[in-house]
Amino acid sequence: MSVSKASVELPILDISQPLSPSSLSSLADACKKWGFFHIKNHGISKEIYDKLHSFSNEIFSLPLETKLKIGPLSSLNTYTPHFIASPFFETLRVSGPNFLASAQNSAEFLFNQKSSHQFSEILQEYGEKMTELSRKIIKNVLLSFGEGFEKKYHEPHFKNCHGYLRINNYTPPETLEDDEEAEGLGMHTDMSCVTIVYQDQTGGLQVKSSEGKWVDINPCEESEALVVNIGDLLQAWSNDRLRSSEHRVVLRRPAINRFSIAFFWGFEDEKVVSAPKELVGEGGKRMYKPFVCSDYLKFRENDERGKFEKVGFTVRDFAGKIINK
Ligand SMILES: O=C(O)CCC(=O)C(=O)O
Ligand SMILES: [Fe+2]
Repeated sequence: MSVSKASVELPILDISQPLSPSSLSSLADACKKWGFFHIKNHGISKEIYDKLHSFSNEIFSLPLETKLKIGPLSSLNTYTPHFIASPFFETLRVSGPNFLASAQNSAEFLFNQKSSHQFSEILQEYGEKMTELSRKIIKNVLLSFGEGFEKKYHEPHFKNCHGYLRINNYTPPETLEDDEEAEGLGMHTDMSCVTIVYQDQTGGLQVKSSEGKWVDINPCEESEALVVNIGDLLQAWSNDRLRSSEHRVVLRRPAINRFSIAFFWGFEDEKVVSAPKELVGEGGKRMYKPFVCSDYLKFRENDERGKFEKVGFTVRDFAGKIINK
């Protein structure tokens, strides 16, 4: 694959404060056009990311046989090795709402007791903060549709949302030429309502524009901003007012490991996803048949490949009324 470099300017929203009307309108524009934006002043310190990064290095450099103790063939199934999502990608899953217990279950196989405890505590704190941030984000997204709208729909529709996170390690092939890229994670949309991503300074996250071009989402160094993107569940719930964009990760020279953490926050399994009437509009068209959240998640699950999600299928393939593929 040869390198094509263009990058997108996304708004960076200060999530520590109520958003001004002009910030809400740039949020709405970004969600419609890209389905991506940045948040700053999110309350997670550089030290936390440094610690998580060093735990990640420690975990992923363990012998494969150790990692496979929590791999797809074990009952825990929190580790996904290389060659499932891509040859260059491996990941560890930590599930909420009890992030401490979930991290601890994996950590017991990976670390000595002391590190194991520290790892789980940091993930507990991180998972809780991400959950809180997701709530703030959805609140602002709903506010961008109008204050009355937020009041009416925030509590009843989003109160049972929950999240999980994935610590990702990308190992590029050493044979990469200067003008070459490898696909670290193939094109996909997220199944969440919102996803919050920390990417290290390596870069490589790309979003597909509505014209079908891949553009880079560069890490913002100075403000340590996090990337937020809209997932399929929110695209369907919003009747396509919000875009769940296709994105991927590419790896370039220098061939160094890339570290990221993605937090996925979405509806409870039994939730029926159906757009509120205000978003369909009078005489407007419903873009999706109402569906049960877990049915969509099952549709995306790939049994043959270690139950990692299928890449390349979206909520339009599942419940869309318009055939566009
Ligand atoms: O690693 C990244 O920057 C993004 C990962 C991602 O898109 C995902 O895990 O769904
Ligand atoms: Fe993603």
